[in-house]
Amino acid sequence: MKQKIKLGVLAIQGAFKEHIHHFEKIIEKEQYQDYEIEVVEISQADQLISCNALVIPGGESTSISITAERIGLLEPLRDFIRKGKPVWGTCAGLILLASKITNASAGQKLIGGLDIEVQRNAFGRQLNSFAIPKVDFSSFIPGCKDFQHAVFIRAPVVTAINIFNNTTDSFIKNNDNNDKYFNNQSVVYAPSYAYNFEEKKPQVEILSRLDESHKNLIVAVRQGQILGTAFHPELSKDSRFHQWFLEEFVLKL
Ligand SMILES: NC(=O)CC[C@H](N)C(=O)O
Repeated sequence: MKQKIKLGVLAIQGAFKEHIHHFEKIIEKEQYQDYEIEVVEISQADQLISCNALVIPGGESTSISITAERIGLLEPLRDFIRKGKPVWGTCAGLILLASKITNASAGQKLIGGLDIEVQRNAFGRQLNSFAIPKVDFSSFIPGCKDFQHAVFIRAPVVTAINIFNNTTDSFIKNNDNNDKYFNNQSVVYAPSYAYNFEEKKPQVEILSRLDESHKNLIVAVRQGQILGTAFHPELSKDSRFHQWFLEEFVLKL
């Protein structure tokens, strides 16, 4: 009997089709023939309950959260996190998974789950979007030395990690106060039950930073079953990030 896996992609707004496209390509591979993997769009709470894992795409975190709340999906998303199921957020998805954000919009809500602080739109406006042609992710994705491309569109960055670990408030040292990256202080928090539910919660691991010309800013983190990337692997042709998420998070259940 094949093992059934249902992988949901939150389909309220943003680049959900692009994520689905990557996963659909990957699951055709010979090596996954022992599994019956279904990739599904999630836009209602009842569709989420049966999922084994979830991806939250890039897009607009304010619209996604306001719509999710209006259609009764925000609490089910928090429940999904509480159950410890694998979740990956890209760009807007990373913002939604943060415990605290700065440069927030009015009415914006968070799902929470990652004990991190995130600065929205950390590089400025749409015009300041950029792509890095080859990125070395081989420290966590075996053999992936030349991921093409890492796309940053009005991207966030991670400005602090393990922020709710009450003993060490371990801020990452990358901000002098006049810095253009860190100037707007409108702050939103995820509700506390999103991160207090489990005593032995793993620490946040930093997976990837930008180079010195971008102040070594943190752009990928993992905390147990939750993965967050400030860039959009869904907008690149390279499927290795998706394949890694599938293998390392979803199929290891
Ligand atoms: N490309 C993106 O996902 C951008 C995220 C966007 N700046 C937000 O706050 O939601």
